[in-house]
Amino acid sequence: MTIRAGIVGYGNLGRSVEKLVKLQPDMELVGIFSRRTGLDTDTPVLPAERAAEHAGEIDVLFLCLGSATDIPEQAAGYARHFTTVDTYDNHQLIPRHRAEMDAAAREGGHVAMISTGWDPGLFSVNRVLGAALFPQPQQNTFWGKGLSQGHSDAVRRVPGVRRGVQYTIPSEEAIAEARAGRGAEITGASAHVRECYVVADEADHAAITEAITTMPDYFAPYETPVHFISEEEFERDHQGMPHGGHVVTSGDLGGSRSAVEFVLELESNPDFTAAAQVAYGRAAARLKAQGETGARTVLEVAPYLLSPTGLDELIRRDV
Ligand SMILES: NC(=O)C1=CN([C@@H]2O[C@H](COP(=O)(O)OP(=O)(O)OC[C@H]3O[C@@H](n4cnc5c(N)ncnc54)[C@H](OP(=O)(O)O)[C@@H]3O)[C@@H](O)[C@H]2O)C=CC1
Ligand SMILES: N[C@@H](CCCC(=O)C(=O)O)C(=O)O
Repeated sequence: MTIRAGIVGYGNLGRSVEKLVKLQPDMELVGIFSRRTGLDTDTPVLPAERAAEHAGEIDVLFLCLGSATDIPEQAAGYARHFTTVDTYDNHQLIPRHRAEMDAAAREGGHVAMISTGWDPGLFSVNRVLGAALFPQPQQNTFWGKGLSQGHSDAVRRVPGVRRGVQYTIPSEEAIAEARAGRGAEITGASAHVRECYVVADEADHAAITEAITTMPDYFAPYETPVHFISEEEFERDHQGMPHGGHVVTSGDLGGSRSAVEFVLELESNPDFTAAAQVAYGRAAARLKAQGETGARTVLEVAPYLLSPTGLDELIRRDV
């Protein structure tokens, strides 16, 4: 089956999904829905407000919108008309997002694959897998050093911010402690700094700093230095988007100690996030074709559904 794909939102993630859908053996890209016109792409661009008119032409719709405000405002609307796959990354609010997407997808008879990508996404799977192996697991997650697209999107949504990025910087000491099984006291906020670079008018600097550093879910209670820089400095120094991280799990197994670590080193955060989103898009289209409906997290999807290779070949080759 050829999966007919659509994209909503043409930012960093949307551009990477476009590139990767075109490299899949079993997908074709129908179009990109955007709130803007005049995008620099050869793919047909269609107005986002008229997306529902194209519901019959698309098997899976990749929601490449920002998590800070776009997804909470718009995702359920798309799930009523399409099988969707998103990368929603506000961890605290994922249960609420799941409930809203489940209701919308069931109303329309579709599947909504939620919170794919790498964290949430592949890291979530590895946290559950790692912890399930130990009676008393010790587990820590570290990000970076790298550019968090979700936190950068949240910074850009603050009034007055013209351009903005956020780098997540982990404590190497904390990573070493976690690897040694001494991570019990380490929290996300104690083990990371969130460094922001912003372009804005000077008159807005104080209000922007206050809005960023007190933002729930994204920044409070992290140490969050906010640096104001010129447009030229931003262009010169903040164009790359590398990232990565570790999920470290260890514990005692009745007298012996074992450790499991899942590591990502990403030259491009959006390319890798798109790779995970596209693979889960394949799974979403297959589940929908099997007659399933409702929201699914990455924990609920069998790995073979992500692969373009058939199950018999995967069992012969990889099991
Ligand atoms: N789960 C995970 O592991 C990960 C999740 N993510 C998620 O991906 C989300 C999207 O990130 P990212 O693509 O970097 O965000 P962007 O800011 O690049 O894009 C977000 C939206 O903003 C609009 N937009 C993009 N560029 C412009 C522009 N120049 N002017 C006006 N509007 C613009 C686009 O919508 P439109 O075309 O309609 O204007 C786009 O969909 C993040 O919020 C994050 O939550 C990212 C990485 C990892
Ligand atoms: N959701 C993140 C990916 C995980 C990294 C992270 O959460 C962080 O850097 O804080 C992103 O948007 O880039």
